[in-house]
Amino acid sequence: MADRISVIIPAFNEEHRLTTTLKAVRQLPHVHEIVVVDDGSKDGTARIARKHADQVIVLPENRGKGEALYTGLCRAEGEILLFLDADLEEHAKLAGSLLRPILFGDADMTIARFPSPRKKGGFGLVKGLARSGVKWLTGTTLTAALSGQRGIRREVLEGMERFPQGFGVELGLTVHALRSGYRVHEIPLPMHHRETGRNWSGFVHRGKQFFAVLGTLIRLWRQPA
Ligand SMILES: O=c1ccn([C@@H]2O[C@H](COP(=O)(O)OP(=O)(O)O)[C@@H](O)[C@H]2O)c(=O)[nH]1
Ligand SMILES: O=C(O)[C@@H](COP(=O)(O)O)O[C@H]1O[C@H](CO)[C@@H](O)[C@H](O)[C@H]1O
Repeated sequence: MADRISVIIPAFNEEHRLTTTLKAVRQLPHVHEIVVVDDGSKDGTARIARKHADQVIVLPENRGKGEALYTGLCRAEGEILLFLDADLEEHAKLAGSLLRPILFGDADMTIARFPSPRKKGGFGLVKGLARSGVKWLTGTTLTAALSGQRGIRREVLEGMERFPQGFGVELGLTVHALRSGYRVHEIPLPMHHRETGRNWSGFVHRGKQFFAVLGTLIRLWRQPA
């Protein structure tokens, strides 16, 4: 039997973008199911997800991206997982390129590398920290160490002692996969997502990411492979 593909989308207050994202995901070939995890949203995210997804899990409160993905992973049936953010809108239809290397047996984890952001955001601190962390912990150079758009063979995640939390999730998954000897490929894709600007909410968002990434790095450093 061919491997089944489960798309898992964590969503926190995403009512404005989720419909377009889910319609684009529906256009991907060979998808077995679309699983949306509503991470304690206060808006109409769950209602929209129920209209367009195959499984919708609603968390009673906001638990962070890592926990949302882990919840989806526990409920998804597929042997191949496609993690996508809810804010990709029509760009989600490009995600088939993340699946092909896995389906053809060339990679165990694929990571989408986006082009440069369209507007000025942060100063590259969070991305830089994640990249240096991956290099330091695994010796591998990656550009898009934080990107949330990933194809993953389920077996890669099965040996994890603890699923990484919050916005440290991508870093944790990447380091685990590389330390375990899995093949991780970056795929350049002309995708864009909602970009945070050089304003207060943008700095708060990136500040949260910075501390999540730093916390994950410290935990991974203390817990060598
Ligand atoms: O507490 C949270 C924060 C974010 N997200 C989801 O995680 C993805 C990435 O979050 P966001 O777009 O805010 O991060 P960015 O990509 O801008 O760094 C999106 O689908 C969010 O809805 C989530 O499920 N729980
Ligand atoms: O792609 C990235 O490196 C960062 C920041 O992207 P932008 O500077 O906002 O385009 O965004 C991600 O980081 C999060 C983790 O901190 C992930 O959860 C998101 O999926 C991802 O888009």
